[in-house]
Amino acid sequence: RPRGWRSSKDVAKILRGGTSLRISRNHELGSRSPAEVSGSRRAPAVRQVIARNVSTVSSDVDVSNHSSEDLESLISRLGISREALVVKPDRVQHGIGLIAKRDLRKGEELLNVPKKNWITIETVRNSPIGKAVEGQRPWGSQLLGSTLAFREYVQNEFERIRSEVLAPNMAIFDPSVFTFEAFSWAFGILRSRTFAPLTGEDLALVPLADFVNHGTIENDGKPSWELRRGSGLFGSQDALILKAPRDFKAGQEVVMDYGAEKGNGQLALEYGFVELPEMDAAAFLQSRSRDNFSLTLEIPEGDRFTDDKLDVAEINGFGASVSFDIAPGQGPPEDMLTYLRLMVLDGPDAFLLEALFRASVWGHISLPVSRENEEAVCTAMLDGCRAAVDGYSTTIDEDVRMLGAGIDDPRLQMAVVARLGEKRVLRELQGWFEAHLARLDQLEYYAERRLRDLGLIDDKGYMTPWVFKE
Ligand SMILES: C[S@@+](CC[C@H](N)C(=O)[O-])C[C@H]1O[C@@H](n2cnc3c(N)ncnc32)[C@H](O)[C@@H]1O
Repeated sequence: RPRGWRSSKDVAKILRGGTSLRISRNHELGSRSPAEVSGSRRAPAVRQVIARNVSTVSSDVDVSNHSSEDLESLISRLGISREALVVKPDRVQHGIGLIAKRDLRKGEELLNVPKKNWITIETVRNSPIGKAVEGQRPWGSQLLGSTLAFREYVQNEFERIRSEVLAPNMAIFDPSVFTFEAFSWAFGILRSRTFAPLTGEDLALVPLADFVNHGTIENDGKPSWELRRGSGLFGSQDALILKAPRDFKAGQEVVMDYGAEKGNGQLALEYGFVELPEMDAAAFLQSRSRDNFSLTLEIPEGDRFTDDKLDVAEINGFGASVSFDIAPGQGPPEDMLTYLRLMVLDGPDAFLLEALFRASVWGHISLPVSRENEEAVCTAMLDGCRAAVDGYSTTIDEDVRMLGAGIDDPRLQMAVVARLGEKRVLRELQGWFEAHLARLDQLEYYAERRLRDLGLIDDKGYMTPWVFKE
């Protein structure tokens, strides 16, 4: 359910984000890319946050019509020697995956797919549809904020493409083939099969490499793929290299972590699955590493300091609204606390918004400003957390029971796993701010810090006696 958060002071508007589900006030995501929207300074304030609906976009790959001959012919068309490959694409539980042909050591090179085999923007430009799509921006690099914004964006993009590209070129784009359904499918496929750094202008689909499925890997968090730049000499060209993120035994499926930082909501949105470790239900309920909540904070409008606050936020690289990803076990990110302090800055503390402090205020408010300010931060967050938790149609316990009993519908299962993760993070965040509220008396605030900086107070908090030198 859409739900706005208001603090008791009516200054903090904390919009419930879930998997960062949000649309702009005027529903004007329109033809602007979500990246432009979320990245723009003073973007239209985010007014509405739409309920999580992780199942509306699926990027499931339809592999029903892939035969092993198809895979063989793909490899030979790529001009890759089958014998030289240490992994081979084959059917696995989640569509197609890469199977180790022999024992593989961590760090070993698995695939080297040279650029000539990628499907890049250049490939499209040089194809028969190149002329028709000239000037179109690539998709895939934008981190789309929400499933509904995602769908709205895809719909708007399709409408734009239909009028700019499809309708004027019906001879190339048969309307019975280039439908909205086909476009949505292609969009989902592109999103789920393209990885940094091959995004944005460098967007590329890399055959074979895009068969690798996701699995959790305990490693240093480094991606298992890298771009190797060719020198251009003697035909040496860029290649995408896939490396084994750990050891694999012959016959095992090689998997890679699509992003240790990605929560289940993001995995669902981008790839159409959530992580359900193959362990018993109790262990799964204990494991919280893919829990995630994306919280959108907004500088309140109509506050007498709105303009100054926006200015401060902007100077420090933030907009009128900012989303913070909250992961379990880490408490609120520091920048989030700073932004919150700025949002609720009021009363005698507002002197920090004077032009004189413009360059230094962010540093000052990165630490507690005053008891009143810190309390307002806590109250706003606690109100917001409670409202958000109350806004779900089920409780944490109910979700846990549902999962324990087993859910047959994979989409429902995905939605329940994602929403349970969100609620657990919210509950933890609530606990953090409750504890913070209880320790307000022990914090050091701006005024004391200033005195210390001026040498007027010592480390134990005593006023330094005047020392007269002879
Ligand atoms: C880069 S492709 C991987 C190859 C894909 N399995 C295929 O058949 O072509 C990413 C897609 O594979 C599927 N996938 C990858 N890892 C998965 C996992 N751990 N659980 C469920 N589906 C997964 C999802 O549909 C995802 O969008």
